[in-house]
Amino acid sequence: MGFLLAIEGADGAGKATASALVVEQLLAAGRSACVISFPRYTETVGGWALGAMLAGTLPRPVSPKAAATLYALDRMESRGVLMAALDAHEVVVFDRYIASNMAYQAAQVPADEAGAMMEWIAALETGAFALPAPNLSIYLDTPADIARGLILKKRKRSYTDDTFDAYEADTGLQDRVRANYAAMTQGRVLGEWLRVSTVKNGASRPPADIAAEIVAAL
Ligand SMILES: Nc1ncnc2c1ncn2[C@@H]1O[C@H](COP(=O)(O)OP(=O)(O)OP(=O)(O)O)[C@@H](O)[C@H]1O
Ligand SMILES: Cc1cn([C@H]2C[C@H](O)[C@@H](COP(=O)(O)O)O2)c(=O)[nH]c1=O
Repeated sequence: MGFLLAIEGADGAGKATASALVVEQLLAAGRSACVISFPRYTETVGGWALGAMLAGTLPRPVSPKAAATLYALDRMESRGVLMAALDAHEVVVFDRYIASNMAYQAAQVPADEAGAMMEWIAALETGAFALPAPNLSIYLDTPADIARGLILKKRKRSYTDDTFDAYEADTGLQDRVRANYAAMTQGRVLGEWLRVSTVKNGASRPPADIAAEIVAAL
């Protein structure tokens, strides 16, 4: 079974870019690796519903638990693809995984309910849906102003033409998500974590340097 590496962080942190470069550097070193990105907007029923929710063409689910269930459904529908990738490769890089659900949905309940929300999601995904826990999670720590600039650079998405989707537009949510990731990293939630800062002297680090730091940690 391959090594499950989850790349996590707030919107615009640089996860897709880092994930692709980690795989590129592993392949160049003769190791087998691939990326799976969640949500899988065009591959699963859950992913399609989430794209519509983030684009604002479906109402936001009535509760964070309902949203969490859709994100978990997307991964449960993808379980076969995910397990086949782990069987076929030495390293499988997940561009977002279970911790995204915990960070974002716990950011949408009162602070004293956040811990219980995280535990509920972890039990749903790793328990009821039998999804494997990551071997290592990376928290890409990108300051809010820089991440916002990077979101503006993103290519057109499959699910929306808007510059910011519903979660990206909510700056308070993004701040609470960052705080949740910092706490999960500190508390080793779902296993081991490494915090990787994506900025140096106030500017974005070169993407290849960020990826090299992650590869060195494997
Ligand atoms: N270190 C970096 N330096 C400069 N540009 C970057 C860096 N990392 C990412 N970018 C650019 O920023 C944009 C957003 O990056 P990316 O798609 O990797 O973010 P993301 O965290 O996956 O976003 P989201 O989760 O919101 O979809 C892209 O245009 C990418 O090329
Ligand atoms: C996988 C996953 C994602 N989210 C949130 C995080 C983002 O704001 C959106 C979409 O992700 P993308 O990387 O911008 O495509 O959904 C979440 O709340 N729970 C999850 O499991």
